[in-house]
Amino acid sequence: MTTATLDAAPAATCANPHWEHQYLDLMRRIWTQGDERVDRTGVGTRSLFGATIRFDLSGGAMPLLTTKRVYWKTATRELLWFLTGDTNIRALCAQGVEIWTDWPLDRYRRETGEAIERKDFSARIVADEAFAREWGDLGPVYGKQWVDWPTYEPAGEEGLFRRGPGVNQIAQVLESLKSNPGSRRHIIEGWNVAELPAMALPPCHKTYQFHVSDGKLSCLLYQRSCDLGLGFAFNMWSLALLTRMMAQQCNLEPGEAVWTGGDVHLYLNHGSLVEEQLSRTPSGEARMTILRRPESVFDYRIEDFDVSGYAPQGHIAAPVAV
Ligand SMILES: Nc1nc(=O)c2c([nH]1)NC[C@@H]1CN(c3ccc(C(=O)N[C@@H](CCC(=O)O)C(=O)O)cc3)CN21
Ligand SMILES: O=c1ccn([C@H]2C[C@H](O)[C@@H](COP(=O)(O)O)O2)c(=O)[nH]1
Repeated sequence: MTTATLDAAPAATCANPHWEHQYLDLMRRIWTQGDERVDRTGVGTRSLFGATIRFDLSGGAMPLLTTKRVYWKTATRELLWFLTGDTNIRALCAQGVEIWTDWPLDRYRRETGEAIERKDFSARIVADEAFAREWGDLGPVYGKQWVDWPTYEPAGEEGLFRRGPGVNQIAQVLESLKSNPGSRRHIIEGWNVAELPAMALPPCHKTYQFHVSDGKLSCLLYQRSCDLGLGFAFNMWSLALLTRMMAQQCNLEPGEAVWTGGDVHLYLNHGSLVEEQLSRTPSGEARMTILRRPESVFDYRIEDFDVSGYAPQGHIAAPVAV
């Protein structure tokens, strides 16, 4: 192959397309060519297997969709909640974040037969600690696995075990990024096989791998299952946010956020969102400044993040499949 061939830009790409075209192209491809199937929720999806979206984080840029308004503070509160290790929705509901409420609510309705409204359920979770303990926990989901992955050690007699100290994967990866940046083992894993049955939902954004090159920190997320109409916007934001926080904590510049999806799908009841979003043109670029450098990765607060230049088109509501 000649140098000229290697240097040639791929056909049909303009010099510097907006990153969001990767998302819109994927959305169009799934909606027009995806395999239509019945899914766990009964809603039905069109689905495609295997996709990648890349985003350059340099200069403070953040992957916030502009073809609909994305509530990045909600997604940020969720990420900060994961980092506390909490798995009870109470702290989220207390901040007005209801993105996880439907799963405990569904269990409550099934087990009690009570036709309680979501807002009343959420209010009770906040007001009543004992109620929250009984009904608000999602099981050992992301937060638990990230900062307190359970271990067991032999206890005396053969066959008996006791709990060992939990593994804080976030702290361990930060340590390995600092002490051994070239490692290929900077991984945060949510897929704890033994504990899957106890989780309200098995993790979707299950594996984060970090990579240091040329003083920059990149992160690749493998998401086994992606609701492209709703979840993706949050998952892509949180991937970038976590990368920025980790980079700040180990004095590296942010590199790239690489998102990979396994089963990437659109729910059949998201047709009007898909049509509306595909009719819009991406514009502008959100940037984020982290206003302070907290002592540790576990000390960030919502006020630490300032987003500028975000002028999205209107929010598009869509139902969530439970
Ligand atoms: N079907 C499905 N899609 C998901 O994206 C998803 C799940 N289930 N289950 C677990 C979590 C919960 N997540 C959710 C749930 C709801 C929204 C949602 O309703 N988003 C709206 C409003 C956000 C807000 O209230 O601030 C949106 O327009 O983005 C987003 C992510 C992501 N996950
Ligand atoms: O962060 C998340 C969490 C969940 N999702 C979506 C992906 C699927 O539509 C459902 C999960 O259902 P499974 O049957 O367990 O795959 O939630 C997401 O996109 N992002």
